Amino acid sequence: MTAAVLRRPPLLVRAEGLSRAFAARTLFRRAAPVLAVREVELDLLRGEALGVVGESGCGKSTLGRLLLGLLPPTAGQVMFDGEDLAAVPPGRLRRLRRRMQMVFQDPYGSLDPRRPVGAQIADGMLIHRLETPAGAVARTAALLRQVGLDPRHAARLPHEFSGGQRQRIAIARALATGPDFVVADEPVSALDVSIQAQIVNLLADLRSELGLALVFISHDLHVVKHLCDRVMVMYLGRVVEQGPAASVFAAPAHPYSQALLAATPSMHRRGTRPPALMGEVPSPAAPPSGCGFRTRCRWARPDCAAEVPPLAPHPREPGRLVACWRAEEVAT
Ligand SMILES: Nc1ncnc2c1ncn2[C@@H]1O[C@H](COP(=O)(O)OP(=O)(O)OP(=O)(O)O)[C@@H](O)[C@H]1O
Repeated sequence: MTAAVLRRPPLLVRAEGLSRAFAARTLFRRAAPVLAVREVELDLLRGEALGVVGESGCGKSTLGRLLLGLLPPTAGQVMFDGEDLAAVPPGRLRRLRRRMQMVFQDPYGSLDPRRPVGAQIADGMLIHRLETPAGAVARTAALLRQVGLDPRHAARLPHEFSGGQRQRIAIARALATGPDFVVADEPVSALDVSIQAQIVNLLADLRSELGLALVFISHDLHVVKHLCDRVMVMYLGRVVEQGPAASVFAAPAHPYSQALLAATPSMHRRGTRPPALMGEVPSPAAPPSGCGFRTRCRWARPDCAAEVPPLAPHPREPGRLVACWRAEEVAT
């Protein structure tokens, strides 16, 4: 093997101690803030696909928006290609924004219903002065082709397309500025099951063709396993497990990851099914002390309430991280 093959791709996105709280209010008084994302550390390499999984409300979307600089953190920072998103001057931030894009769950909601789709795809190229108007028309046609649509339909309005076609348009729009980092937030969960695989395959193809770094937020563990190199499991705003997707899904180490997999019947090996999740997720405004998962964990002991377990190396597999005081026993 040559040295070039062995070289690790460079780092593109780094999050350090990334946290975000939201002020919460009841009708008449302030309530405790919602701790949506807590002390997340993350490295994303160029061209790498990272899946972010966890139950609804665990902070996946907030993390995605923080990574793109669409939401300011309450603590910690995001470095994009070596630059702190919170510290760069506005002009520089605009230029960096061109390289980071988001694909949302609901393509209909994210497209303007009254404007031709071609014009919406071309917007980013024109705003960032990447193309002349004539160049933008040609590049829009090329992008439509690249996402599997007929470029002659550029003048149509969003409602003239199916849900899957609209998500292809949203992807073309995200690619229009030539990004190297894309956050896809549940991009297939609003689509018919029969269409989902087509969109996932399109994202996989585009990712390898264009060398995109991808953060793929999803409830669907199958899709993450198929598409992502690495997976990060979140619970109540914290990362509880992280590692190569193949090994995490083959043998999840955190009791929460094990329970998530157990809730996806076709993803655990026969005879190895651990019990599914017990009870409700606690409120992110009043998370349990110590390990956030302890109130639902069959391995929990009284001392799990004392301190938050650090995200530490897996007892046996280097390259994997798990945040559990009893990781040694759970992993056996
Ligand atoms: N703008 C906001 N104001 C107040 N609370 C918010 C805001 N955005 C998110 N939250 C809260 O932060 C927590 C994390 O929400 P987030 O949407 O990031 O989770 P999620 O894992 O993406 O959930 P889902 O899968 O349902 O989209 C939730 O408790 C949510 O109610």
